[in-house]
Amino acid sequence: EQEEGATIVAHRVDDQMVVLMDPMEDPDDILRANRSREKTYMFDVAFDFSASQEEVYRATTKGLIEGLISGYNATVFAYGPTGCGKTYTMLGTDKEPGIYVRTLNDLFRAIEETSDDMLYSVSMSYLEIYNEMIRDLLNPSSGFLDLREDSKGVIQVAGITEVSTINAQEIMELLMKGNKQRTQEPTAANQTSSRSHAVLQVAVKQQSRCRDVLQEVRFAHLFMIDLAGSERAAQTQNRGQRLKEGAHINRSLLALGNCINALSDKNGNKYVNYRDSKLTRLLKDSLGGNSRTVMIAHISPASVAFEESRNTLTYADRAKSIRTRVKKNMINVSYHIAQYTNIISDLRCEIERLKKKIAEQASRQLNSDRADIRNVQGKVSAYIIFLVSEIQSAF
Ligand SMILES: Nc1ncnc2c1ncn2[C@@H]1O[C@H](COP(=O)(O)OP(=O)(O)OP(=O)(O)O)[C@@H](O)[C@H]1O
Repeated sequence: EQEEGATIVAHRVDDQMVVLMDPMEDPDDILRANRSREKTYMFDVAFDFSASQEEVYRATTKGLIEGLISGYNATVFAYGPTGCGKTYTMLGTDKEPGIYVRTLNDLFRAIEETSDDMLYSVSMSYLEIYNEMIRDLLNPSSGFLDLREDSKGVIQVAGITEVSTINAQEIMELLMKGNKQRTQEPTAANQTSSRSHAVLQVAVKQQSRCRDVLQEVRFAHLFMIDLAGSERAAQTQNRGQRLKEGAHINRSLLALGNCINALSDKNGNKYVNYRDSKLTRLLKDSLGGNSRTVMIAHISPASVAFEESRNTLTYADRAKSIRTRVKKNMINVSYHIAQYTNIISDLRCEIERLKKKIAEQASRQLNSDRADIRNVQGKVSAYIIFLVSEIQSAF
């Protein structure tokens, strides 16, 4: 978290810039005379149009990398209406790369710096959620994928391509290739509008190079998400397919908004329905669980975007109060040994129980066989007596 607070003021005046970075900025502006609709928001940090990609990356994401290689999950997601710069912030351009590239470069640099002592494995997957269906952007021909929950309640994407590499260049090529597969169409508000939510997941496993049986294995994942535009269909003059998409995109974003509302409820009484959409199921841990999470809200300062900007700022304001509980994800080998020792001891007990059961059954069978023999013996004796008496009566 930034120590310094940043303030954003949104007020409505037709065809003007209606967002100010600081309430003290331009206090004598007569256009601000009517302040009835003015609202002030406070965030950890705020950027105006002059901010560089590096500045945004440093203030939002760079600080998560150290935690990531020590076993702490992290999430960064870009939220806001169409055309406000989400893809620019996350992916960027060749000349001005965004958070994806900068994070991966710094992650691999951090790995290289500690690789004499530590052994790492890094894997990456890249997917999109489009119309509530999941597509593997690294292997689009694999069709739609399902979400599954493992025995520990962790959500997995069944059959997703996971690429293992610590070569930043290789990952970037994959990312660019994957991005070309992303569902993108022009809307009235953005010529190259991303119509899907794109999720880049990087999983990092770290362990010491020394072969100590008590060594720890740390693992963590980083989600970097470029959401589809949170705009209302009417505002972008969407029709037909775009309108249908809007409903699906908004289903995920509505569910995200509902989760943010429930998680930020001061009394903590609201039920958090993660199951309402693919996006919220996937982001369950990032929103209310074990993750350090950064939300980057994007807004337009133009008066025409007043409502959307205000909605975005309201969500960001609520999201700010959500508290997650981060814990280091680690296991050590002695823990595994203890687990297997317990399993072996349970199996030994089971073998003893079965042996006893077999012995009991054998003894029961023996007694029943003896009774049968006695029974047959009785019948044979009775028959002999009968025969003897028959023979005697014949003579
Ligand atoms: N800070 C910036 N500096 C320069 N250009 C920018 C900046 N932010 C956005 N742009 C440009 O504005 C246009 C729209 O931005 P972008 O595609 O990132 O919006 P978006 O929020 O991802 O929209 P959508 O939800 O429709 O995908 C792009 O051409 C992008 O390059």
